[in-house]
Amino acid sequence: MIDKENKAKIEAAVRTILTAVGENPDRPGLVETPERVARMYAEVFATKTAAPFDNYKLFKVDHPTEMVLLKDIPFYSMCEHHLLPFFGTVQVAYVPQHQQVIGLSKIPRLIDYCAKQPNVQERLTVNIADELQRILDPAGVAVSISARHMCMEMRGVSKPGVHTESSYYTGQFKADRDLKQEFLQRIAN
Ligand SMILES: Nc1nc2c(ncn2[C@@H]2O[C@H](COP(=O)(O)OP(=O)(O)OP(=O)(O)O)[C@@H](O)[C@H]2O)c(=O)[nH]1
Ligand SMILES: [Zn+2]
Repeated sequence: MIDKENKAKIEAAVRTILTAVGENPDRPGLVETPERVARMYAEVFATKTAAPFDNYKLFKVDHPTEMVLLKDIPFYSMCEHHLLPFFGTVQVAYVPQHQQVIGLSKIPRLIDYCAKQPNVQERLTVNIADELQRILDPAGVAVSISARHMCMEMRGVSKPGVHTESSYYTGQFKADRDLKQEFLQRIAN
């Protein structure tokens, strides 16, 4: 939650930007914009002011499977260099140990938690893996992200449609080439 005082600061900053780019912040179409942008930032940067998300349901299972894989989880984040969106999909796999698995919905929740702050894609990739490793202590985690960066598409180098791919592996995924290969094969299909 961004408190009232900080919302007012965002509103004042947005008014300043609008004026600086030659707009009239008091014209009807813009008069509510600073307040809207403050609410929008409170949403997309929620993690910076929220308590750490820790409602991760862990379950004991008698015979855990090998790899658990969640494919094509959508995410949206903001690049920390331009404050423009980058977005795409995340592939997350882990190999259970201690006969322990995590509530499935908690993985997209964990991704959202990691995404809702100014980011670079590589750090987001590592953060998701490290958080899952910390919470669940699995035998290994694999995270792969494919994303489009608006700062490369709508401005600057102006290259629409480029997909940036990043990945990070821990534990068995790092040590066992066959396991990593299986992950790569399964996310390719
Ligand atoms: N590695 C990485 N770079 C990113 C990410 N998001 C944006 N960038 C890059 O951050 C760099 C910032 O470069 P600067 O030269 O400081 O900024 P700039 O003048 O706006 O650069 P251009 O985008 O090339 O116009 C650019 O190359 C962006 O493409 C990301 O998630 N990961
Ligand atoms: Zn950027």
